Amino acid sequence: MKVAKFGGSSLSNASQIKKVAAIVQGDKDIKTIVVSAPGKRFSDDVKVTDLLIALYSNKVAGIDITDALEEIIERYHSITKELELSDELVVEFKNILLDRLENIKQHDYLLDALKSSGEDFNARLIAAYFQTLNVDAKYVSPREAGMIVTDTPGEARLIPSSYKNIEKLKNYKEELLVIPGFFGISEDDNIITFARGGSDITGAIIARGISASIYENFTDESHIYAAHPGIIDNPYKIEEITYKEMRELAYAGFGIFHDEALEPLYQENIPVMIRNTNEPDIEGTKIVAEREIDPDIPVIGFSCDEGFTSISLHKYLLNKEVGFTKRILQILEDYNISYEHMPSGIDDVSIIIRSSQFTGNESLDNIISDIKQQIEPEWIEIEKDLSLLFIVGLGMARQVGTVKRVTTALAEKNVNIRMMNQGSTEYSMMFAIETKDHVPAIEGLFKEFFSHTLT
Ligand SMILES: Nc1ncnc2c1ncn2[C@@H]1O[C@H](COP(=O)(O)OP(=O)(O)O)[C@@H](O)[C@H]1O
Ligand SMILES: N[C@@H](CC(=O)OP(=O)(O)O)C(=O)O
Repeated sequence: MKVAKFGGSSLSNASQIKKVAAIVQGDKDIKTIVVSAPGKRFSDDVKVTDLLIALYSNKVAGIDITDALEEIIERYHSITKELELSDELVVEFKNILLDRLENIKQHDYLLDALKSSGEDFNARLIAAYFQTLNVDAKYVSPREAGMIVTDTPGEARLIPSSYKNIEKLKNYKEELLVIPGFFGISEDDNIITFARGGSDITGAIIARGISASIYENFTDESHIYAAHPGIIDNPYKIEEITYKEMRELAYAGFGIFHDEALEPLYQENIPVMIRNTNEPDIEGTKIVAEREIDPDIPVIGFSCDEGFTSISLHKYLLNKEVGFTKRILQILEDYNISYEHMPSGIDDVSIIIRSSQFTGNESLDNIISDIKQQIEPEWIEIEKDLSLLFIVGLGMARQVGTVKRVTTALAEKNVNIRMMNQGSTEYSMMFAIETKDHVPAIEGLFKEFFSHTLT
């Protein structure tokens, strides 16, 4: 029994939805599908999720919402028209949006309820389309599926007891279940979305809940590549990658699969296939618990994510100060800020934080002044515009010379390494670099580690 998730790029218009229907009808093992909201139809297009966010912004700013609402309804209408579905569907969608806009008073709950509508409407529409193809399809809402999540808008986490509810989906007699991705329901009955890209998370949760034999994630690429295809033309195609390697790469920019989606799958050892809706005959990349390592390919991929700030401080005899780290972390906690990494030396420590957590400059300035007051460092330095570069591969473990190859490749591209970190497992290295060096760093590394694979 498979669970298949179709991303926004696979459902952006009626002709994409027809391809999805052909894939599902051609594979009798697919009994449950999880769907995203319509994505971009062309490169400058806007995803429906972003249109819904714009609708929310207009509403809270007191700007007239007529055009923003019509644009969303028109996206669905163009799909229902081409699929020859009833106009009543879009009338219902509009009424749901108007009802939410009118009745949900708290801003963060309104934003999540609107965002969730993108996948919710698409699931209703797709179930209706399958019925016209004589497939006994049923739309199942996350509420009906029992997907209970934390009451944390935009950052839902599944309450683990939900798996007992989700398991009951196995008892449904319909040929096909169609479930909207991206959101669950909190115990207080609010609609709460996962982080952006979170339909992958729903798919993974459903796959685990019904003990699927495989989770197929359909997108617009046939493989996971060793480097972002926007930077390297025709990069090396990964055939198999482990959950651990993918976790590291997805954390830092391999947007093809959400890092939070790996956890439910690896717990139950459910393999993931990354597949392309536009090239369904290609098998794609498999994410698994273990793989064979090719000694010629010690590194499986490089990813780099922008938007980090570091706070570095120096104090003589720092290593002797009991409770030092605790005090810094307490200051961050006071501002509700989480940190990503904390590379350190004998007398200095750096704290790397996602810059998006600072609201304006205010909280950063306040944090710095608290650190100066409470920790009394000899100097403190703030660096904005940092990127984190990850070099990942199980083949690096116990291999002499990989760091030399990495640092030489970066030096040849004139990339200054600001900080570095390697875990004891040796399958992942992290370097903090300046954001301007993101592209040259990936180019240099790709040349060093993969040029022998290009024929
Ligand atoms: N290493 C990588 N290999 C393949 N695709 C990648 C990689 N890193 C980022 N991507 C991007 O991920 C995109 C697919 O993810 P996403 O836009 O979320 O798709 P969907 O809308 O189908 O969920 C691809 O179009 C590609 O640009
Ligand atoms: N539609 C949501 C969730 C999602 O997973 O979308 P996609 O499958 O297009 O990445 C978003 O844009 O964040």
